[in-house]
Amino acid sequence: MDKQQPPTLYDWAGGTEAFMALCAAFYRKVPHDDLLAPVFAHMHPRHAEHVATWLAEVFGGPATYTAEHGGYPYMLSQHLNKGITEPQRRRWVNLMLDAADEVGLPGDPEFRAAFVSYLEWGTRLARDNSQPGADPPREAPVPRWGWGVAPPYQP
Ligand code: HEM
Repeated sequence: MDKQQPPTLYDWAGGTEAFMALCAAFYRKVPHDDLLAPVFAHMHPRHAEHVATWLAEVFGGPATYTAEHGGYPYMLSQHLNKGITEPQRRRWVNLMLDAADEVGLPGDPEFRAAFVSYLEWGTRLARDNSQPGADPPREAPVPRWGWGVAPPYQP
């Protein structure tokens, strides 16, 4: 491992394939979930793939969501006025973590800390932006998440 440059979270996780597996597992659970099933009842047939593409970009992979799926403005538009509740947000995080375990995303403390911090940040924004009357910025870059304060330890 390059001492100056730890791998991206995307590479550490296993690349696009890993995020596709994660989202496939998550959206397999959704129809059986009392709080989330109604929220996603009319989702786009390729929604899981699109969210995987978003996550791959956030965690340091190719900027494919920006290039091919409308980037931040489209993601934001999909949450506006959805009225996501705190219990729904929390369930979303719980299911994503269950899915991460199920598909074998890395379980080391550093990766999971960074992963969870993005999920907490992103879901709280999604919840807030989804409230009626919310007026978030319509244009912003897709965030690029890193290891934060605890990158992989390199003696
Ligand atoms: C880190 C948190 C989140 C991320 C990264 C995320 C990501 C995305 C993306 C990228 C889209 C657009 C998909 C597309 O291009 O087709 C989307 C749509 C959507 N999201 Fe989220 N989301 C998050 C949190 C949530 C939460 C907490 C909820 C509700 C509990 C939610 C509900 C939805 C719904 C209902 C749609 C529209 C689905 C459709 O009609 O196709 N999201 N999300």
